[in-house]
Amino acid sequence: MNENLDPNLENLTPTDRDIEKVLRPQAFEDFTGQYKILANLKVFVQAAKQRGEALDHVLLHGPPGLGKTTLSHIIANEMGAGIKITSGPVLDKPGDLAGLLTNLETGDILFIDEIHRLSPLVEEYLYSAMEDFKIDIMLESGPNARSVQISLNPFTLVGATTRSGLLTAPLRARFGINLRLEYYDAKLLTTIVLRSASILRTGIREDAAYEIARRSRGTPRIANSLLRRTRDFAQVKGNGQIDTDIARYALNALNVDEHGLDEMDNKILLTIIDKFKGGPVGLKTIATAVGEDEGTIEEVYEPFLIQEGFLMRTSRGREATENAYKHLGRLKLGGNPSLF
Ligand SMILES: Nc1ncnc2c1ncn2[C@@H]1O[C@H](COP(=O)(O)OP(=O)(O)OP(=O)(O)O)[C@@H](O)[C@H]1O
Ligand SMILES: [Mg+2]
Repeated sequence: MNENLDPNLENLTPTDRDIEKVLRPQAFEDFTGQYKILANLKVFVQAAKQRGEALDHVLLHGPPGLGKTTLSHIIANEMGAGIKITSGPVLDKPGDLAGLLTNLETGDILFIDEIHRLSPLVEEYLYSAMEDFKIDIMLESGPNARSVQISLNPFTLVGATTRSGLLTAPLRARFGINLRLEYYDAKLLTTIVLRSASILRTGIREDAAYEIARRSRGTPRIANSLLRRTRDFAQVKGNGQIDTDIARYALNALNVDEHGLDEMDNKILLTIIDKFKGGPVGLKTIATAVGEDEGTIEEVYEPFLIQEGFLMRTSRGREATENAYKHLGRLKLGGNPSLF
C-alpha cells in the first residue's frame, strides 16, 4: 500500500499529521455522517450537562480512520470538559493509570485508544475507577506497605478500538454508551472532501470530489489523504484546480483501484479465487495465506469487502462473489455446479 494511504496515523509524515489535525471536525456540527450515533450522543451529552454530571463512559468501535479519535475530542468540546489522551499499550502498570486518573477534574474525559490492548492488570484496576470512581493506591513499600482507597472526581472514560471482539466482557459491560461507527457512502465522503478542500483552500469540482470519495474505501482518513495527494498532482501537473481528469490521473498514479480497494483487500480476494477456487474457505486459512492476523481480517478488511459485495460469509467459510471475479479480471469456471 502507498504509505500515504495507510489508515494508521502513526505512518503519516509529520506534515500529514498536522494537516490531519486541521481537517479534524471540532463540533457535532462539523461531523459528517454517522447520523444515528450523533443523534444519540447529542441527547446523552445534553442530558448529562443539564444534570451537571459526567457523561456515562463511551465505547467507540469500528475500522480505522472512521472518526473515533475525532469523536472523542468532539465529546470533550461539547461537554466543555478537558481531555487526557493515552492508549492501551502505553499503560504498562496500574501506577501509570493511577497518575492519570487522580489528575482528572470533574467531568473530564480520559481517552484510551486501542483499549483492547490494555494489560489484564491495568484493566482490572480500571473497573473500580469506572464503576465507583475509586481506586486503591499503595503507600510506601516493603514491610510498611499498605493500600488506601482514594476517591476520584467523576470522569468519563472514552475507549476506542478497531477490535471490539478482543474486549473482555467485564470491561465492555462497564461502558454505558456503546457506539459502532460505519463506513461512509460516497455521497458523505464527497461532502467531507469538499469541506477539507475548502479548509486547504484548494479549488475542486464536485464531480472530482466524488471521484476521490468513491475510491476512498468508505473511510474519511483515506479520502483526505487522497485529496492531499491529488492536490499535489493538480499543483505540479495542472493549474492547481482539481477536476475529474486530474483526479483520475492522480488516483491511477497512486494505484488506487476503481473501487478504492487497497492491496490487502485485493490480496484477500485473489487468494480466495486463485488458491481456493473462490471458496468457501475458512478465515484461518485465508489469514495464513495472506500473512495477516485473523482478527484484523475479520474486523478491518472483511466488513468493507462484504458491504461492497465482493465477499460473502457463509456457514462453511468465505466466498468470493461474481463481483470479485469481475473486479479482478478472473473467469469464474463452471459457476457453482451444485446448483444445477
Ligand atoms: N465524520 C467525519 N467528518 C469529517 N471528517 C472526518 C470524519 N471522520 C473522520 N474524519 C477525518 O478523518 C481523519 C481520521 O479520523 P480519526 O483519527 O478520528 O479516525 P479513528 O477512527 O480514530 O482511526 P484509528 O482507528 O486509526 O485511530 C480525521 O483527521 C478527520 O479529519
Ligand atoms: Mg484514532
